[in-house]
Amino acid sequence: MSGMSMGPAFRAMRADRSATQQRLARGTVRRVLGYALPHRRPIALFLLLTVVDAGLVVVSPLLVQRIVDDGILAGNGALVTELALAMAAVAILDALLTVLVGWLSSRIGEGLIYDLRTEVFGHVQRQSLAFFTRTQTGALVSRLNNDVIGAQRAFTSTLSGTVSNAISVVVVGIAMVALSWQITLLCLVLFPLLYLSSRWVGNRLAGLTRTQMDGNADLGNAMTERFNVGGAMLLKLFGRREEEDRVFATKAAVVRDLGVRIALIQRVFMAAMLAVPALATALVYGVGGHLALDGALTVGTLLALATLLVRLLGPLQGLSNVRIDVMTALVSFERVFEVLDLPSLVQERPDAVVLPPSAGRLEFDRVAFGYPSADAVSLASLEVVARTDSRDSGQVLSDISFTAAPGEMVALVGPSGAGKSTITHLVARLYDVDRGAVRVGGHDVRDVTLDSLEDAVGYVTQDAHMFHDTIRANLLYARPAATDPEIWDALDAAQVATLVRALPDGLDTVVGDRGYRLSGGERQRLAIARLLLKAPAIVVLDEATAHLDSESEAAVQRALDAALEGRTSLVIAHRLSTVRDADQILVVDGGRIVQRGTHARLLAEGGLYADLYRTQFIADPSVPV
Ligand SMILES: Nc1ncnc2c1ncn2[C@@H]1O[C@H](COP(=O)(O)OP(=O)(O)OP(=O)(O)O)[C@@H](O)[C@H]1O
Repeated sequence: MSGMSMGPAFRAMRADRSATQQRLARGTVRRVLGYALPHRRPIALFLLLTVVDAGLVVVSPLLVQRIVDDGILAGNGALVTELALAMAAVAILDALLTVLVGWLSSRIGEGLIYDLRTEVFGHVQRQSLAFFTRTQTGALVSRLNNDVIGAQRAFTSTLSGTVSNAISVVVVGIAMVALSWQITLLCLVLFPLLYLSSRWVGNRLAGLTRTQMDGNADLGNAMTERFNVGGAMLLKLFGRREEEDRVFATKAAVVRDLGVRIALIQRVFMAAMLAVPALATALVYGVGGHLALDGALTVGTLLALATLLVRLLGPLQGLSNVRIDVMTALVSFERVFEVLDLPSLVQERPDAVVLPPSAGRLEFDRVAFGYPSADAVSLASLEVVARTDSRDSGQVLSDISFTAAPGEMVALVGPSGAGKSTITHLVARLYDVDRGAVRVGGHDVRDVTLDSLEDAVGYVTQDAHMFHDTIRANLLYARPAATDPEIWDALDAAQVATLVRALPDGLDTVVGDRGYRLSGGERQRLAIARLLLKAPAIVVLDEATAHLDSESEAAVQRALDAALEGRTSLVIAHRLSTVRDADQILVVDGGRIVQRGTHARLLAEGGLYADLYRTQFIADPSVPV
């Protein structure tokens, strides 16, 4: 509480001063206060204790005055003991208050982080897929971490700092004027000096720190891009190591040089900060000493004034940065609010109905669709390279109509970029149609609850994603209540039970990003087991194009047969057996269905299907149809 601590002073000095130039949206302050509301009791107690703590600043200097004047110089030993004990009590009380205030401050601060984090996580989770295809994960995670913490830190330190500094300045100021208004006036001359020098250093440091932070972020980006498997592979394949070394070294050198300059400015500033109170003390002793010699001032008063003076400088310094602190806090909050205010393109209607789990009929009714423009789904500040633009992708699908009766298999075929994946995205509302309707079990998908739609529709994609967790946890993700026997049944049907049994940790083997490496075929079969546990009425499947060896391919095929058995399915077909088995094949080209029918009929019809059949489905043209 007393004296001058360099740490916070520097943090404030290095703060980004551009914050003060930012324009805040209306209502930001009121919204921030809304977050403080649930914590109002601890905040009230915190403020009260901070005031008491700040008031204590003047107590020990005043005790010094009395101990010298009335105790030592007056030869009163009993009073000296009494006052010394009082000083000790003040010190202990001060220590206790410091602990209490710190505890309350972290309770409020951590509570605030918790509130903001859980809210942002929940909100981001509910964004449509479009948001995630546009947003850089790194930028998003940093927003979730840094800005939330920035908002909290600025909130609590600004609150305590401003209150305790303001109280300290007032209380110390009053005490000094009461002791000697002449000396207080003299000391005031030094304050503008202090203010101007801290402003100058602050401006220089903030600019340099920002450049250094950008440089560090640049280094971080360069590393994350290159040190993942894909990036590392590219580096190796193109053999650009020396060039990469050189570029990285240049960037690192900029950060190094800035670091040295920042440290130098800080040192100079620290020296000045230590010199100013020393000079002021010299002034107090010089002028005050003469006043004491003349009998206008007691020795105790002189000592008290010198101590008080030192205690005035820290709070004054803190107050000169209040505006920056407050604005930095508000800007951090605004950046978090920006994410919170981004509406999700796919939202549940308030009156949404629950889709029965058995809803197996799938219908596309004159569906038209184009991918939404970037500024509708994302924030420019979360896209590091691509700036959001207002152009949308144009019409990707037009007039798509088909019906799959319960239990039927519909196969989608067509050239690359025709719109097959896009059609599958619309079934579970990963995106919403622009015109027409997608119906599941007779209900427009926009009229049913998202939970029940997700229960009714299951996806198996080519790159089946697994969380970095055990096989059991990954499977339970589909149905948390599944028992072990049910899990083994699903693994059996998906043709992976033998593999999992052979693993040393069985179901508890960790898979996913950095876990046990599953082959493409194994991963897909595990994903099929996950789907079987979920048991949706409709299955959307993107058949693997990657070449699996024939044994693994046969296993995947058997697993798929089990998965599709008795279910409605929409399959992006890459296998001959699939198109042959399909009840209906839709040939998609340029976002339209250009042909439809069974394999035999389409083949007889000729046209695009017959061409695709020759180029995509049979590597060997002699294979009989
Ligand atoms: N997220 C997206 N945002 C904007 N446009 C997209 C997006 N995803 C796909 N597209 C565009 O939509 C069109 C259809 O793509 P889609 O992925 O549906 O084709 P596809 O038939 O599945 O192709 P492939 O067989 O190569 O996977 C393409 O022109 C593609 O560039």
